[in-house]
Amino acid sequence: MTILDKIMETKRQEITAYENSYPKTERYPDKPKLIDSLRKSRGVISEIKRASPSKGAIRMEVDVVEQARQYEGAGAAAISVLTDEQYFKGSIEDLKKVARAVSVPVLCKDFMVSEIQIERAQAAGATIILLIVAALKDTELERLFHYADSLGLEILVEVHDAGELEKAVALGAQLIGVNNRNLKTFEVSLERTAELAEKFAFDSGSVLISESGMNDAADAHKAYELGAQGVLVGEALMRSENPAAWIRQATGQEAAQ
Ligand SMILES: O=C(O)c1ccccc1NCC(=O)[C@H](O)[C@H](O)COP(=O)(O)O
Repeated sequence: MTILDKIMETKRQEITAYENSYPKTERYPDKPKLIDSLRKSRGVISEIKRASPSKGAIRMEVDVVEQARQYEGAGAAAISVLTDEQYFKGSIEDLKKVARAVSVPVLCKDFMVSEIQIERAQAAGATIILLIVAALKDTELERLFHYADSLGLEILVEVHDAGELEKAVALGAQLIGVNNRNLKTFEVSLERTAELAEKFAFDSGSVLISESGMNDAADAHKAYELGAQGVLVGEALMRSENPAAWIRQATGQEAAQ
């Protein structure tokens, strides 16, 4: 059983507890669409990541509001918040705090298996949700994609290979993320972005986002040169003493060190 299988099994058990367990009334600051900003300029989707299955604890005691404000101040295109509790030590509370504090798009980074999770993410202030092609049956992927779309959410569709990319394109996904991390071995390589960028229809209006394994701004620049319009960065920003400078260097606002 892979780590992704284990995570998905946990999610399918967890969601039964969500029914009617979250308030739906809270208002959050309005947020623009990520697709619009990435079509105009390259950007960093900057992640709040306390821990991970591949690395264990990263920064458990982070002040998520302070971290998110640093990201936003440096020009992050969006903020990703890991909300999974068991494997990533995140929470829906983290998402709410961030969504209240910032005016950039906010991604609920979790492993979606049902409509109720999508509603819960939106109720907690997310404007973007993640759907992982490898984690869902085709029918589930289609159903959840169209449901999230009907709620006005943006959807980041994550792929790992050419077959999954075809599925994302067939769905009409505008935000397509290539995960550089092999979720079976945890090996990380920008080669995945390179491979799939060769097959990506850049004139389609969809944007390619390179996810995972960026160690420094130079890696982000490599991903942009391959055709990515966005990069999704977690651990490097969480471990950085100056995440704002990291983002400014990745977006060319500041010279890289
Ligand atoms: O990060 C992990 O170990 C992991 C393991 C299994 C499934 C997903 C995982 N990560 C989720 C992510 O997509 C990353 O947090 C995100 O792309 C940022 O990656 P990084 O910059 O390498 O922290």
